[in-house]
Amino acid sequence: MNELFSISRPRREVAPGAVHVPGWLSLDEQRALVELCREWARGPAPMRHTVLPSGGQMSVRTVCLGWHWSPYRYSRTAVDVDDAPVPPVPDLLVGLGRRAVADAYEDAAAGDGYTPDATLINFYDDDARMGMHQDKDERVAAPIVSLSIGDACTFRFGNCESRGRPYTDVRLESGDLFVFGGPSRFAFHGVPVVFPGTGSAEVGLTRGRLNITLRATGLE
Ligand SMILES: O=C(O)CCC(=O)C(=O)O
Ligand SMILES: [Fe+2]
Repeated sequence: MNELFSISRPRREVAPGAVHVPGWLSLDEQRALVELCREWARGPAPMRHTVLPSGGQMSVRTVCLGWHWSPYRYSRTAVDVDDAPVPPVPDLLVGLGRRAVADAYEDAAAGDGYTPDATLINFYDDDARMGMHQDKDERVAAPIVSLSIGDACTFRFGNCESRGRPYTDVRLESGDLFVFGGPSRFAFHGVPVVFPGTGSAEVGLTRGRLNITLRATGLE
């Protein structure tokens, strides 16, 4: 935990089961994750703009581990990229996910019971956004763990009924953790804006925002 950040930006429950923990990743952890994401982005199954059923493409670029997500299902190979098998979720990320859930909910047992088997790594350049959506292609309701590195963004966290209000806009900065589960697991959420140039080159990213999302799919 980065003490400076935790003093100025306290842990906050944004909605029941939705917790923002500022400055959760150390600088060293952020640097190491940036390096790993660079490797994963190269492929097999390299990072790409996901094409939606409408024919449009997402502005974010994504690479997956464990299970490959394409609209709107999971597969073991990157069916809409090069059909390469998706690398497994490394133990390092499983461990981080467990620690994240334990810290966010201040509940060690909740952390122990968490085994993410899919990771989405999203890269946002200056103009990238993510529209309001639910993460609902999973068969279990285990929490979603989201880590942010690089440029800050507005993370819009809404309700489970619709894309619209009420929602809360949370500024996510480099190193921040956001976990949503329980009554908030199926809340609509999105990233309406990224703030270019707000990240620190110290993490190894000269520009853009990296988001690492861990999920448990319940698939076999
Ligand atoms: O970039 C983020 O913070 C959110 C990513 C997200 O919602 C997703 O990948 O489903
Ligand atoms: Fe999402």
